Amino acid sequence: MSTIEEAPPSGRTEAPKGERIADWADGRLGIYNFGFLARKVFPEHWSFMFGEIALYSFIILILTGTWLTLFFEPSMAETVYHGSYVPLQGIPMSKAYASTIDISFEVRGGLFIRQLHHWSALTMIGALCLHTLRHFLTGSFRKPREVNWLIGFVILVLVILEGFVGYSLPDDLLSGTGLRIAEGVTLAIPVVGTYATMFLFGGEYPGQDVVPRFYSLHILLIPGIMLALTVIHLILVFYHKHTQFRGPGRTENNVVGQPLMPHYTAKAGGFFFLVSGVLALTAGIAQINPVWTYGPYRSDQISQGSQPDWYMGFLEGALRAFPAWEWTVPGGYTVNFGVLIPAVILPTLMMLVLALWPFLEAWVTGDKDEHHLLDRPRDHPTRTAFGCAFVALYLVLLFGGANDILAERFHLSLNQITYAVRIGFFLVPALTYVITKRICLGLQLRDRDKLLHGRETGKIRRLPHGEFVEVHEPLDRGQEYALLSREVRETAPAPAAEHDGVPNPRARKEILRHRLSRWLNSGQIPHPTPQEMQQARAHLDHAPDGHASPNGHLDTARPGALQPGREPDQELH
Ligand code: HEM
Ligand code: HEM
Repeated sequence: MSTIEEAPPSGRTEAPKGERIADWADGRLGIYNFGFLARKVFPEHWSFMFGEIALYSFIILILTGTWLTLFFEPSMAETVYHGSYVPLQGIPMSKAYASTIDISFEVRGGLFIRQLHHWSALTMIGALCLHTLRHFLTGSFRKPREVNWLIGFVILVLVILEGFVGYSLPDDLLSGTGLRIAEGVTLAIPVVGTYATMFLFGGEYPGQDVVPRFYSLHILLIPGIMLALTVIHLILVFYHKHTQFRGPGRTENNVVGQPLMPHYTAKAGGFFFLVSGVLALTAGIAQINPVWTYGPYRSDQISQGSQPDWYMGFLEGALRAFPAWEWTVPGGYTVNFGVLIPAVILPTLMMLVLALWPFLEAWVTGDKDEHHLLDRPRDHPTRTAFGCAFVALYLVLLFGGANDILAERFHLSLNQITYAVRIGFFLVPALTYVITKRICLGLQLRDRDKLLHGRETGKIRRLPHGEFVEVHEPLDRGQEYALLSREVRETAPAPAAEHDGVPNPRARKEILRHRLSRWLNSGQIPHPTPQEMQQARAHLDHAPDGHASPNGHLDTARPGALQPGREPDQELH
C-alpha cells in the first residue's frame, strides 16, 4: 500500500522578494521582454577589446571631466596669482589658467584627477585608432555595417576635436601656441577664413571669448553628440550582431561565443576595472601636461620644444615639412598653400578616404552580399597593404612634428630632418605598401604549405638509413577548415567596348572599375585543389615518421558541417 505524504506547509503565501521586485519592474518597464538580451552572444578575440578600452576611457573622461567642472573657471578675465606655487607668485594670468593651477596644487586630489582626465583622453584616442584599424584590416565594415563605420568615423573626428578643445582650456603657453596654429590654419582657408577666425575667437586673436566658447563645446556639445552616437553605435552592434573570424561551426548565418549573461558581463566588468586601474596608476605616477612649468599664455611668447598631444602631431608634422608656397591672386589676395595644403587639404583627403572606403570597396567589387565573417588581414593583401601604408604616412608626419626635439636630442640638423620627412612622405608609404603585400603573400603561402605538408613541429628524427627529417604534424580538422574556408574573391569582368555594334556608353567607368577590382583582388594565393589535398594527405599518412592524419575528407561545401561542440553558445542572424 502506498501512502501519499504531503509536504509540510512552507508558510509562504507569496512569491520570493526578488521575484516580486522583478514583477513590479516588469509591470512598469516591460523588462521581461528584454530577456533575450541575456542570451546575446559575443565572440571572443583579443582585437575586440579596443572598442571596450575606448568605451571605458570615455566613461572615465565623463566622470573626471564632471569633477573638473566643479573647480575649473572658464574665464579669460585677468587675475594675479597668489597661490602656493611660488614661481608664479604675483604674475598676471587668466582665471582659466589660475584655476587650473589651483586644481593642480590647492584642490585635494585635483592633480590626480586632471592627470587621469588627460591620460584617459590619450588612451581613448589611441584605442579608437586601433579599433578603426582592426575594422579596416578585417573588413568588418562591409555590408551591413557601413553606416556603423560612418558613425564610428564621426566619433573619431569628434574625439580628436574634443581633445584639442580640452587641451586649449587651461590657457597656458603651450595650449595657446596650439590655438595660434589653429588660428593660422583657419585664416588660410580661402574666402571664408577671416570670417571664420573672427567668429571662432569673437574678434581679433586671442580675444576674451575663446576659452568660454571652447568650454561650452567641450563639456556640453561635443561630448553630448559623442555619447548619443556611441549609444547608436553600440545598439547597431547589437542589431547587426557581432562579426567573427572563420572557424569550425562559424558561418555567415550564426555567431558563436559567450552569452551576455553571465559570461560577457563578468568579463567586461572585470576589464572595466582593469582599464580604470591601469589609467589611475598611470595618472598617479606619470606626469602629464605640467601647465605650471609653461606659464600663462601671452601672444608674444612661445616655449621651446612645443608639442601638441600625439593625435594632433601629424598635422603639426605636415605643416612643418611643407614648403612655404604662396600665390598672390590678381587683386591682391594671397592664397597660403604652405598652410592650406598640409593642414586643410591633406587631412581632409585622408579623412575622406577613411570615411568612404567601405563604399569605394563595395563599388569596386560590386559585392552586395552581407558579410559577418571577418577576413584575416593576410587574405586581403591589397587592403592590408593600403591600410599599413596609410598608417606609415601618418607616422612619417607624426615624426616630422617632432623635428625640433629630434634635432636637439640627436644632435641632427633640423633642415635635414625636414628634408627626410619630405622624402619619407612619398617613399615610406610606398615601401610599406610593397613590403606588407609581400608579407601577406608569404603568410598565405605558409598557410597553403601547412595545409599540404602539415605543421612543422621542430622535432628532428633520424631515419634508419641515417637521413634526418623534421616531423610534420597534420593540422587538426578545425585549423584545416579555417584555412580552407577563406573567401576567394572574383574580379569585376572587363567591359565590352560595344554591344551589338553600339558603343558601350559606360565603358570608361567599367574599365576603371575592372582595373581597380583587379588591383584590390590581386595577391590571392589559390586554395589547394582537392586532388592536391588528397595526395598531400596520403603522403603525410605514409610519411616515415609523420603522424597519421586524423582527418577524413574535408567538406568545405558545407561550412556549418563541422561542429566541434567546443563553443558554448551560438545565435542565428
Ligand atoms: C572624449 C571626451 C573628452 C576628452 C578627449 C577630453 C580631453 C581633455 C583634455 C586633453 C583636457 C586638458 C587637460 C589638462 O589640463 O591637462 C581637458 C580638460 C578639461 N576637460 Fe575634458 N575631455 C573630454 C570630456 C570631458 C567632459 C565630458 C567634461 C565635462 C563634463 C570635461 C571637462 C573638462 C574640463 C573642465 C577641463 C579643464 C580642466 C583642466 O584642464 O584641468 N571633459 N579635457
Ligand atoms: C566612442 C567610440 C567607440 C566606441 C566606444 C566603440 C565601441 C565598439 C564596440 C564595443 C564594438 C564591439 C566590439 C568590437 O567589434 O570591437 C564596436 C564595433 C564596431 N565599431 Fe566601434 N566604437 C567606437 C568608435 C568606432 C570607430 C571610430 C569606428 C571606425 C571608424 C568604429 C567602427 C566599428 C564597427 C564597424 C563595428 C562593428 C564590427 C563588428 O560587429 O565586428 N567604431 N565598437
